[in-house]
Amino acid sequence: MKVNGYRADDLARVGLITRERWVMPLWMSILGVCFRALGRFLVWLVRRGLITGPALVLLLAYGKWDWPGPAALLTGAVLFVIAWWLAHPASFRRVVGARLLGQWRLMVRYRRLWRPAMIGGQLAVVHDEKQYLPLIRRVRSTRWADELRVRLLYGQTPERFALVAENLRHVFGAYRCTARELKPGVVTLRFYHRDPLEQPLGPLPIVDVPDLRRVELGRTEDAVPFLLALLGTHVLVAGASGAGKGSVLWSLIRALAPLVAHGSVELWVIDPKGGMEMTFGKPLFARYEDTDAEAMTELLEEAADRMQARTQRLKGVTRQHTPTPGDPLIVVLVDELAALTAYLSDRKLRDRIKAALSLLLSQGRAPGFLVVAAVQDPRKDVVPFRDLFPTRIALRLTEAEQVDMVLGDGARDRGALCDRIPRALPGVAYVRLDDDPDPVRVRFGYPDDDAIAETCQLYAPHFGPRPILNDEQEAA
Ligand SMILES: Nc1ncnc2c1ncn2[C@@H]1O[C@H](COP(=O)(O)OP(=O)(O)OP(=O)(O)O)[C@@H](O)[C@H]1O
Repeated sequence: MKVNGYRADDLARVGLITRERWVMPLWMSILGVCFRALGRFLVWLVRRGLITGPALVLLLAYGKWDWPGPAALLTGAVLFVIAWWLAHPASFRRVVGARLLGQWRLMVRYRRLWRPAMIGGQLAVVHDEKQYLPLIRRVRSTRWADELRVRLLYGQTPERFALVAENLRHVFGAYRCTARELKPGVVTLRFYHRDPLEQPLGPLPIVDVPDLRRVELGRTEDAVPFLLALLGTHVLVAGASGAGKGSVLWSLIRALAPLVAHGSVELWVIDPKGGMEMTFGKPLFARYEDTDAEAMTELLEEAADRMQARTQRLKGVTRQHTPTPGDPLIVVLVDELAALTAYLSDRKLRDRIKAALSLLLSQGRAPGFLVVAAVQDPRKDVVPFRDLFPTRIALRLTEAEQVDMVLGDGARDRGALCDRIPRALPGVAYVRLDDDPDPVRVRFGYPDDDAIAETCQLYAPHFGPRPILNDEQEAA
């Protein structure tokens, strides 16, 4: 035998060091193969613990008590399952239903098409002539969607999956697919097969004692209530004409109505479009302006002054204001912000408005001043301080570029397709909350005129809009 042109016997002479080859005996190779197969079988058993665990228990019971053993166990288990289902259907669906349905969908849908889907999406890796596929670790399903937990191959990122989410949804026949990182090396793919947001919601029921950290405004794509935290934030609502901005604002006003009646929330409302939208709610509003630009400016400046006075009062006492009837959360609500920041012809008023809004947005969160603003056109020259809104809601938008303007960089790549929301689905939006980069798809409740009139009747403070006092007057 020759190595690099030398005879093997001469290698030591030319300075190459060789090792003696050790040949593994056949019995040891066979033992190794057996151990590996056994290990794989055990892993397979553990992964299917939902089936193999109970089967093992039944087998043990049979060994100990013969047939009566497993029969008694099965009867007990069936009774337990029925009782659980009847007593706590939600937890039953989450713990048992989602797993069983997930296993079923894995078998009939995902296993079959996983390889072609990964190859088509260029997510399969070939190394040393061997093909590797990202591994499905588990599947949980509801009647609306399937959630797949997938182990990434080395070198892959969740963004790679997000980029081909559109390809994947076509393979698996879903109307939408999202990919998000669960933890390093693991991505969650969600395939939505039925859309719970297709049907309009109508006005949501009003909670007697609303929690400002969890205000219900609509439903999410997973058919659960959409809850928004209103303490310590500002909310920007963007959408084309007819996209449903009004339904977001009215859902919010209705949800806050009991606190308005209680006095722990005050609504200061500006409708620069002449009052077509917000006039109906006047009895609920502590301050309201819709035509006079000077008066709208003064309202905003007054809010900024009160905010600064409250900041001085709370300085060193607390870091987050707690709303009470004497010291309410002040919600400054502006329908069509662009009318104040861009379309107003009087430049001086525009500058005063921008100054007051900048103050409220940059300093108002901690002392309990919340700005909620709606806008049709989210461009920076129209809404110069859009980055100061931690909570952004994007309804249907006219152009794809507007999505990232409203929801932040990369939001569209992460699945917020606001420009593709059909006109037939007003009130459908993508929401980005400050602590989560992944947008949530929701539909807001739609309070019609009757619901708004009823809200005013039930919750308007009896004393009418309160005079605005400065902090010293209020203390007195
Ligand atoms: N959440 C919703 N669910 C069902 N239908 C809705 C919803 N929101 C709005 N709509 C329907 O869409 C219509 C337009 O909605 P809305 O007036 O709120 O849009 P907008 O974005 O405020 O438009 P504009 O900027 O022109 O005022 C409503 O009259 C209503 O019929």
